[in-house]
Parts: sequence; C-alpha cells; structure tokens
Amino acid sequence: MELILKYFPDLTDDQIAKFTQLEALYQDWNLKINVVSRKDIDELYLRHVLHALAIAKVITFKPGTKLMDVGTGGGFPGIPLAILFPECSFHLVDSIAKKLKVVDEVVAGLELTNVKTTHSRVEEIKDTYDFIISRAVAAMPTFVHWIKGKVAKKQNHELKNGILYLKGGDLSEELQDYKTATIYNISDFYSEAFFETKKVVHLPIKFKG
Ligand SMILES: C[S@@+](CC[C@H](N)C(=O)[O-])C[C@H]1O[C@@H](n2cnc3c(N)ncnc32)[C@H](O)[C@@H]1O
Repeated sequence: MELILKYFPDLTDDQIAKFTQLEALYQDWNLKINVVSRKDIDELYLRHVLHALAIAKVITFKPGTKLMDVGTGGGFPGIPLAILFPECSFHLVDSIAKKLKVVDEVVAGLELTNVKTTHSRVEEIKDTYDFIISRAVAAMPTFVHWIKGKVAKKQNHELKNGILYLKGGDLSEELQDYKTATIYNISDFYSEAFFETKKVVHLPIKFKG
C-alpha cells in the first residue's frame, strides 16, 4: 500500500481502505480461481495496481467520463482506476466467464458502484465510450478493428478521447501506422525497475466530417 501512496499521496480514506482491501480479496479469490499468477499476487501492488494507475499519470478523467476496459482478465487496469475515479463509470469486458467471476466478487467486496462487467467478446458490445482502456490483449491493428464505432464523438477532455493502452517493449513496428499515437514511458512516472520497458499508449480516434 505504501507503494501506491508514494505516487498517489492524495487518496481519500475510502480509497486507501479500498486499495488495502483489494489485496486480501485477490489473495482469497485467487486460491479458488487462479486468475493472477503466484508471483504477481505476491507483488500485486507493483505488477497490477501501480501499473494500471499509470494511465492516471497521463490523464485525470473528469467526473462523468465513460470507460470500457477491454479484456479486463482479473480486473486490470479497470479496478484500480475505478477506485481512483469513483465519479467515472467503468464497463469491464472479457470473453472468459471464470475471470469475470473474480472481478464480480472483488467489485462486490469493495462495493464499487461505478463498475459493471459483461461476459462477451468486445466485438459484440454495442455501446460507446469516451475512453477505451486495456492491457495486454491484442496488437494495436486488431484492437483498433475490434473497437471500431465504440468511441463516443463528444470530446470533453484535453486528450479528447480514444484508446489508452498499457504495453511493453519496443512498439515502433506495431505503431508505425498510427502517427497520432503518443507513447508515454512509465519509468518517467515511477522509479521501480519493473516499469523500465513499460508504456502507456494514447491513440485518439478521429471522426470524419
Ligand atoms: C493476457 S490477458 C490480460 C488481462 C488483463 N487485461 C491484465 O492485463 O491483467 C488477455 C485477456 O483478454 C481477453 N480477451 C481476448 N480477446 C478478447 C475479446 N475479443 N473480447 C474480450 N476479451 C478478450 C482474454 O479472455 C484475457 O482475459
């Protein structure tokens, strides 16, 4: 928990309580349904929570912002961001029901009223969102194809709209066709060695006309 407070010192008591409770909930549920590897559970705050919150170092979502986490798995990056932005709504989607079972239990345990989950492939989702967030799900060309038509046209953010994707490694080849993408090095925000090669990619979605 100290790790989270090191980089997010302005958390409310409620947020601190929720981030603290998160670890026990994941440990408990992971024993029943393995969605997070043993090593990752031992370093939950570093590998999952802080990693997810790197998106909040790139943008502060305004109250009312509508987000979808595509391929949320065990709830990342959606759950930590939903704790940090309680006035925004988060739709967590995954095509594997077992993983969402854990997410549903964690959401219930934390009494997160701003999160809903759907068991579905994202291609089947019909709604639109201000931002689509994701980590480790698909290469950008596939991902952009999947979320076509799912980003809302209204632009009420300095970053406008679009995709915020947590990715690792060298992205130059994967992003070569996306000239409007901005890549943020997470090591500029956090000093832990774990983040050395990790990035947040923002890809705005442009509309014709
Ligand atoms: C490597 S896991 C990443 C999970 C989580 N985002 C994380 O970083 O911990 C990829 C997840 O994407 C989900 N997934 C893959 N293709 C999908 C699709 N088309 N629609 C929804 N979920 C998908 C998988 O079921 C899996 O849970």
